[in-house]
Amino acid sequence: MGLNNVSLREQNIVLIGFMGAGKTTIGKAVARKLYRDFIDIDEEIEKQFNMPTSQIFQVFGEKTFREKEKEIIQDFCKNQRLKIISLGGGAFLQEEIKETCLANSIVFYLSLSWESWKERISMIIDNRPVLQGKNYEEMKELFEKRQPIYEEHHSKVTTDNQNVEEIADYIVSSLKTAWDIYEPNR
Ligand SMILES: Nc1ncnc2c1ncn2[C@@H]1O[C@H](COP(=O)(O)OP(=O)(O)O)[C@@H](O)[C@H]1O
Ligand SMILES: O=C(O)C1=C[C@@H](OP(=O)(O)O)[C@@H](O)[C@H](O)C1
Ligand SMILES: [Mg+2]
Repeated sequence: MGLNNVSLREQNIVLIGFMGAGKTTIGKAVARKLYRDFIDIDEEIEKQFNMPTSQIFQVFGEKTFREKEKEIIQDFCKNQRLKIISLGGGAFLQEEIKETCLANSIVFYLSLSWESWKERISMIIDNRPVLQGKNYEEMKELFEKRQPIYEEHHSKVTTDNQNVEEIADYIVSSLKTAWDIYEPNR
């Protein structure tokens, strides 16, 4: 059963965007501000395999990681409500994930310019297997190639030069506005 008949206020909030855009960090802050549970899909995958993502890629390969990613996202999106869910940056490459998330939840795209993103490379490179072995130009190519897949969303937040609190506050206030407009008096 899908959740498309669930009230807007109870729908899960899903964060999408490129690796390092801040989905995990900002998702946690949004969950705290709304008194909701936070789910990080990478963390759920890691719990199931009992190893970090880089090791899952090494031992089982990316295909297995992607299958588990799809299974877990579909399960949360179809069977849970009131959650704040941060996806991994590659999840929306799978059409079925994209469709399920858009149909059952409110999808926020955290967008970050290449100029800002490249400042984060050193912070994220060690545990992002998809970036490993890539030079600067190849990372830029991947960054640009992936931008269009995030363009299907319900709301876009440009995060350049904003701190975590500011971005989370913006998301919360934008949600509250939507809830009040579309579901007043609840
Ligand atoms: N708005 C922000 N300003 C500065 N650093 C940030 C911001 N959002 C996230 N970060 C940092 O960027 C890195 C990647 O964040 P993370 O939440 O893991 O991104 P994602 O889940 O999208 O890969 C972390 O080191 C985090 O502390
Ligand atoms: O973009 C990707 O293909 C990936 C992004 C990662 O998540 P973050 O976007 O949270 O870094 C994680 O799912 C995995 O390393 C693959
Ligand atoms: Mg993350």
